[in-house]
Amino acid sequence: MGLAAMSIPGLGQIPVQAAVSSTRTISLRPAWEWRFQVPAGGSITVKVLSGTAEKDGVELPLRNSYTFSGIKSKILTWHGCELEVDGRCDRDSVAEYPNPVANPATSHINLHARLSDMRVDATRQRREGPRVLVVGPPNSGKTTLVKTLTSYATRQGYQVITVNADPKEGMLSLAGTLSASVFATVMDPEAVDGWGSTPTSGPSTVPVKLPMVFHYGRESPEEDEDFYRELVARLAGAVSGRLSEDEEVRGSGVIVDSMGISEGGQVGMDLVAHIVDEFSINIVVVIGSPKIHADLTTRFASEKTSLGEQIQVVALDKSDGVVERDEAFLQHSREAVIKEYFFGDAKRTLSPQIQQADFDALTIYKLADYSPDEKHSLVTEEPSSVMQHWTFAVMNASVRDSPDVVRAANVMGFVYVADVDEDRRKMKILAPVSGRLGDRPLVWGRWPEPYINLLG
Ligand SMILES: Nc1ncnc2c1ncn2[C@@H]1O[C@H](COP(=O)(O)OP(=O)(O)OP(=O)(O)O)[C@@H](O)[C@H]1O
Repeated sequence: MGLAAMSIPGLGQIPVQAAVSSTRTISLRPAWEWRFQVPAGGSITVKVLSGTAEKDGVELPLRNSYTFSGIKSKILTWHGCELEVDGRCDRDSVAEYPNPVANPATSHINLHARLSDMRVDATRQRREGPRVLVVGPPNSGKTTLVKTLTSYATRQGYQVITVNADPKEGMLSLAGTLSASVFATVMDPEAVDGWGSTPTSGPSTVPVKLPMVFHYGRESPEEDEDFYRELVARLAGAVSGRLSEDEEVRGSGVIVDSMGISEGGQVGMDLVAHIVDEFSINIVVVIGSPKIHADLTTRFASEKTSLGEQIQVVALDKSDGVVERDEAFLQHSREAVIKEYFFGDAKRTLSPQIQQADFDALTIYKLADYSPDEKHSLVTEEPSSVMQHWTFAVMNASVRDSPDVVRAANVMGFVYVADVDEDRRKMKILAPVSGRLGDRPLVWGRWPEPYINLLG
């Protein structure tokens, strides 16, 4: 229900909350979707009354109540359904299609079916299942497709490794990182990042996925191409180790989400080629760009993966449901992920620890300024009040390791700088668990800048 407008002489239009209940029922025919946007401050609850429904591939069982906040998304049905929605959306609409094929989501199902066949063969022959990379321009629905394919695989009992190679948005981790995780159980449709809880500690209703995380500390891969390439290689190494040690994972394969690239952009294309190379990608899915599809088809025509397979380049249409998310919205989403990391959510409350640390007890590095001509890595940083409200990565390295080793190490977790007292040379630091902060090097990234006081 929207806001009703009431006119009072002399006072102009005054919005009043509609007095009637805001609960409503939405009926969807097969392959229709309900598209909705809920602002960061608001929330809605959704229940499936009958039929089947899914959110980014995750099935929503009948009569379960799901709460969504700060979200732009859709609920899709393959067999038709009735939804009960309670609460106010910024915007919502039903996308009707004359037949299922008219919805681009049908091509997601078809792609999944192909991947499934490949997994069956691979599992039988104990080889690697498909390694899929999803690329396309910004805002084309890449992450949505990766979530959907991951979820469909999980629903069939496969254990795929899903990789996020787009630092702009975290997967089971904070923004500015690259990560990979085996998805063996259902994803949490209510999770603030749409994947699941960012693992810290504590009990959880949906099993927590334990990702392998690397800290890039910038928004775009192009800002420090060499470092990005290095981390992609490290991530690929970790993934390949997992594939070789676990037969089920090996047969299920890998799905990689990537950053938005522009048509004709050389650096973006080269970075895509690097990801293809490192992860031995044999299926590149291009959403919403015939030009990128044509360019990549040419580029990979004569190349083979490290396993000697051809690299197939597949084109998919972009759904007209994909929406832009402005900077304020994305900021809110990042903030929600950081909050959830330290404090948990409605289903699982966490108790982070505040610790006082002496400046001298901490080893803090900052990502050096990027310069293409110089060797650049980490520089030691003396604690100062400029660090207030930043989140630092706690590296799985020793304080005696060289800066090059530290910055390419995987991330153990994150801490938050609550307060800096320069006079007393002390820092108040929020950590998800207790433990000595001085034992590990901390890395201060360049992005995302802090804009909230977590304890305020
Ligand atoms: N069919 C749809 N109906 C409504 N919303 C959708 C639909 N498909 C995707 N969205 C929403 O559109 C937004 C952008 O989609 P998505 O994140 O998948 O794009 P992307 O290409 O990965 O973006 P980026 O380039 O920023 O990484 C998300 O909020 C997503 O939930």
